[in-house]
Amino acid sequence: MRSFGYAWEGVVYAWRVQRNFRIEVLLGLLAVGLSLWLGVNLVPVLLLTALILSLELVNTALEALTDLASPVYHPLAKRAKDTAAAAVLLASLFAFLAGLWLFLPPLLARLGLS
Ligand SMILES: Nc1ncnc2c1ncn2[C@@H]1O[C@H](COP(=O)(O)OP(=O)(O)OP(=O)(O)O)[C@@H](O)[C@H]1O
Repeated sequence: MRSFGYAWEGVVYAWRVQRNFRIEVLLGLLAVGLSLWLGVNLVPVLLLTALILSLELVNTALEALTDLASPVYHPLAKRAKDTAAAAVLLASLFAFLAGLWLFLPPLLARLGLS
């Protein structure tokens, strides 16, 4: 229970300081709502949402560690932060493509456009 509490503190911290994390939580909820509405398989939506939120949490942790290790500018600190941010970006791009693939056909059908 104590470990769970510490992990939850991490989630609360990311929610408080990371605007991107808040946006990703809201987009994840939107995707879940959309898949329920359109009758799309919920499993890939939940997995992709979990992937992006988890990567954002790891990115937040790496940012904190980088700031601790290198409070002043250092090229390696830049590499660490940029690469961790790239992980979130890549996952988000692929999730966006998967979302188009999953949602577009049933959405167009629901709106009577196909
Ligand atoms: N100590 C540092 N040394 C070198 N470059 C840094 C350092 N700190 C930040 N940077 C550069 O500035 C960019 C922005 O860093 P910052 O800490 O503001 O994170 P961020 O990417 O804006 O994340 P977020 O907005 O999600 O907190 C980094 O991606 C990196 O390129």
